[in-house]
Amino acid sequence: MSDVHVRGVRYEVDRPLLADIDLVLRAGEMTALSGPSGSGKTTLLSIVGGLLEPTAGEATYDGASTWRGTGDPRPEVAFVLQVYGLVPILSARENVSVALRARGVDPVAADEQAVAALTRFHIADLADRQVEELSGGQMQRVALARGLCVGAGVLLADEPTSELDEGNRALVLAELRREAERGAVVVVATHDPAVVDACDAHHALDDGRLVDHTEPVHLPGHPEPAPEPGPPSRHPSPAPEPAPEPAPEHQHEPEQHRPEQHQPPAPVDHSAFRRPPAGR
Ligand SMILES: Nc1ncnc2c1ncn2[C@@H]1O[C@H](COP(=O)(O)OP(=O)(O)OP(=O)(O)O)[C@@H](O)[C@H]1O
Repeated sequence: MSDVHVRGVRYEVDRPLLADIDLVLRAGEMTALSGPSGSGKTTLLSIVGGLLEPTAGEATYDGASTWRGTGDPRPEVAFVLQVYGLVPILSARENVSVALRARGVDPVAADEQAVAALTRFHIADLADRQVEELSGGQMQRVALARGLCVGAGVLLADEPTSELDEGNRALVLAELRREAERGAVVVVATHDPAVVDACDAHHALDDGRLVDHTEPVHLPGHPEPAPEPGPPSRHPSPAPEPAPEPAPEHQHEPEQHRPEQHQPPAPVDHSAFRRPPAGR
């Protein structure tokens, strides 16, 4: 298990987009990266994953820079992109299978593993549907299946729950937790306070800089941290949420980019997604 170290990272295009970024993204943990739109979350994930070369500083994983000089990520890195990056005319299974074949898995095994990955996100029944026929939330889960199926050491997810209803968000958080528990560095860029709350660590960006550097996350069995004086937090406590049982997918009408918003509200215990205390 190796952490990701981000040291002195600055990134400029025609102006500074990131400055003075120093942080450690720990293996075995889920780390939230929050901040307003345009604050630099995607840019930072891209540097951490080796898609962008920082103007100054570096991100390292396992002792080596994540930037390989080409813009291609290292094989240990997997992304779940905000725009999904799926091939619309391929099936859900093929989109996942391609990622496995690219890592040397033979085609038959890749297809089997792809269906298993889709099953993790309760969309195995959509395996043979062309991605362009799927709803936004279904596409997002195909992208998650593709990102999580390869057993990456560093998993970088950009707004992975933006299109999901509450039940599927809970499912995705549980699957991201599984990735952390097998030792991966899991980083989630998000606007969703419930996702932040489910993470072990939290870094907030504002205008390309880290602010409130790391907020403690309340762990089960520990007292709630005292509220900080001053202006209200940008991450208010989440409202009561629905149960984590996602609805099975049996719809057969094509749905185009509709957020999944059809679950009735019910309480969710977010402690289920958190890492259990040591010794458990
Ligand atoms: N290639 C680029 N050239 C110039 N500016 C860019 C480029 N890519 C991103 N930016 C700018 O960098 C800033 C940070 O963008 P970024 O996508 O990292 O923000 P974000 O926090 O991920 O936003 P969102 O929550 O909306 O996804 C924005 O002001 C954006 O306009």
